[in-house]
Amino acid sequence: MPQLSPAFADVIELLTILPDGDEAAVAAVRARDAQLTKPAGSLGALEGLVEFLARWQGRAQPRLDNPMVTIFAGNHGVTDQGVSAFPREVTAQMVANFTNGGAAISQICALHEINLRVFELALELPTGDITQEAALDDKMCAATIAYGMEAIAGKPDLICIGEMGIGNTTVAAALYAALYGGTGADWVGRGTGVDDAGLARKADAVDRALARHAGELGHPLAILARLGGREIAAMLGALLAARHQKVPVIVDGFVATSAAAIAHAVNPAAIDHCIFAHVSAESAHARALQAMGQRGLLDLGMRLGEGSGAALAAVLAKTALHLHNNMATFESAAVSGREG
Ligand SMILES: O=C(O)c1ccc[n+]([C@@H]2O[C@H](COP(=O)([O-])O)[C@@H](O)[C@H]2O)c1
Ligand SMILES: Cc1cc2nc[nH]c2cc1C
Repeated sequence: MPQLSPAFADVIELLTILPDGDEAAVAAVRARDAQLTKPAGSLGALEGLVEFLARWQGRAQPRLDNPMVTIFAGNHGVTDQGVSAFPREVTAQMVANFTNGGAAISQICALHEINLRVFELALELPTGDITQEAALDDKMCAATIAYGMEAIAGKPDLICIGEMGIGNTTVAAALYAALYGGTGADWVGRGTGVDDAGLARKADAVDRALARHAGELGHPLAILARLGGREIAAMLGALLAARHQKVPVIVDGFVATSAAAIAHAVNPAAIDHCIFAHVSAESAHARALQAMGQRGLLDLGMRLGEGSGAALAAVLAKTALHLHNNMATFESAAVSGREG
């Protein structure tokens, strides 16, 4: 196995020496939950969401005063291979749409009072075409991971990790194939809506990228640099910074999950503070989640990206916390408890 570049030493440390969740905070949440006017367990996954917030915020009374969606945007040289239904310039155009309020994510966030921050990553400088060369050199990859850590500035109490980048479902497919095995055809899907010929070009591009970089894919971070993208590296940084600053994470769809997959491949415990918002309609997403022993919270047939699935999961988390904080107890409402 080739040696991992020393450029990644700090990232490896952040992936390895990890704070644990706060089990006393979880116990406090469970004790209150047991008193609320409902049969135990009847709010299902909503109860788990409140425990998740408590565990990773380290608070017996978790808060969602400042939830945040972050969108990392990057461009990809592999679009030269005809792998997307849309042209590369759409990435920058959609970034403008996010800030101008016209995108789906803008409206989800506006409706539900969730902050939205967009991180534009050198859109005029697409990464290398992975069928021909490395996406990023190791130092640039490490620097982009570090930049992604900016996401937790402003102290969000929950961060949703999303992305925008024409061509990035091909890049994510290449990452999964390198991490978990299989061929391009096993991991590609229709992304923004490619036809059958486009789907075949995607599978072929992944296979050629794997062959081009064979022998240099011995470490998950080397895989990220060779086959990844700026937004995926930055999402990894955001995810890591969140863990170290007690910010729970909701990961969006097929592409955002690939950043978590890199972390998980280095150290499975590094994603313990993450939940996966949904199962994307991108066909291999379910398989990628399964490879990490994870499940998506929702299954809405969505395949938009831009943090949209994660934002909807955050809406559920807000609802779950509101119930936890505001429902009556059996005692306060004079409701009789369970028999026996
Ligand atoms: O994350 C997902 O589940 C997902 C599934 C399909 C498409 N996307 C979005 O679509 C873009 C990539 O699609 P493509 O076809 O250009 O590779 C990118 O901006 C992603 O946010 C995202
Ligand atoms: C219009 C459009 C919006 C998107 N949002 C995330 N990825 C996208 C891709 C396209 C093409």
